[in-house]
Amino acid sequence: MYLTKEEEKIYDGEYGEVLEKCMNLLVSLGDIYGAEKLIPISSSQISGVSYKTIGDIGLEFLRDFANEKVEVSVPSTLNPCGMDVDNWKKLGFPEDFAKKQLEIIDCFKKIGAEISCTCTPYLTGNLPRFREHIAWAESSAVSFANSVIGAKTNREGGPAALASAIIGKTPYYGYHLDENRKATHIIEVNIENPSIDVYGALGYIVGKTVKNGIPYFKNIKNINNDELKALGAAMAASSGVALYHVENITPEAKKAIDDNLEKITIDMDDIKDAYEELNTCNEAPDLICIGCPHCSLREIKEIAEFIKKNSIKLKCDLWICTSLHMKAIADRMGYTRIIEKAGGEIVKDTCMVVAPIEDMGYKRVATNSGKAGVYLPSFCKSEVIYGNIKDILK
Ligand SMILES: C/C(=C\C(=O)O)CCOP(=O)(O)O
Ligand code: SF4
Repeated sequence: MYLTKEEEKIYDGEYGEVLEKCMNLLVSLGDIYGAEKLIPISSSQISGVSYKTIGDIGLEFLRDFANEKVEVSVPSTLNPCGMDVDNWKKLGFPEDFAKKQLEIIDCFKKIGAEISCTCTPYLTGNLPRFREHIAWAESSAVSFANSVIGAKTNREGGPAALASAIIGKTPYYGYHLDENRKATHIIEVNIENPSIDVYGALGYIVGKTVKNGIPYFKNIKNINNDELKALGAAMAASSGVALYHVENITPEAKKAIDDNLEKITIDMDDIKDAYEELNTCNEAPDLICIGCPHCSLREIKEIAEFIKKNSIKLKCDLWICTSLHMKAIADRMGYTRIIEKAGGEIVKDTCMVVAPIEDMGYKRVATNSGKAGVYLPSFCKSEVIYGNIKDILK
């Protein structure tokens, strides 16, 4: 791979061990994937923040970075961690987990990453522009950035996103190249009354069908950003899909399509099959968990209004996972009060999948997220009740 003189100096360790390690990682990735060079990025989104996923080895690695006083060189935001950074005690997160989790957050703060802790950074200030090169890690955020915004990122791992945040560059391969952004399959969609959970089920099936391909959806109309985020997240969970196009909706759709692509039709029978696969349990949930990816303000508003209109009193715990930013507005709008009065909580900073929910006694989780439906059984050993938020809350 071609390196500039400055990049070579970093690679040779002239600017210290941490930068050398980061450059080595990016060059190795570039060599594996045949990148000709490194390119500058405008932002990074760093995953691997939960103590549940990175453990003591990850914490030790981050301590080294923080002690070396290196800093990120581009705007860099953090993925969710395993708990609400401020409100963990009240929510019942274990003390020993919290201690380690707070130290991880502190390490990231020391290296200058914005400790926003959300998988929807595009709703909270880390908003790339069309065609900008970025290095993002969380798979739903990657999918949204590539597909809905038209920015360009590979599906980075946590260490590569961190290395890119520090160096400010990423290897030029994969989805950074226009020729790799063309559709591989046409998906003709015939579905009725689509909602977040229907799009989650659609994403789940399409992911399983196209695997690492790039689906081009036809016949999807009036889809909103929350539904696009649910669709992309579920596809990224059931497969390696990091980019999709929707006819007349996403910015690169027009240029992404060629003749002779394989055509697949998805109708309501396929969606019903997906619900059956995602549902692993007939019993009542002990936790309702919404916000995978993190809820937008509109999603929180809809839940609060539904709870109020139907005078709902919850029979089990409810976590609505979101960012600090959305929670602050929800507080001001009075949504938080309505949700808390019904017995629920708005939980900031937290990824339900990498939270220690199994250690907190939760066994059966109800969700409207296709992505959570895929991950909860393996990450948290949960049984899953998959469905529409209104049916789940009633
Ligand atoms: C499965 C997760 C993210 C993804 O799909 O990219 C959960 C969060 O992962 P971390 O590596 O702990 O950020
Ligand atoms: S909440 Fe869901 S979308 Fe967000 S980081 Fe966790 S698994 Fe990914």
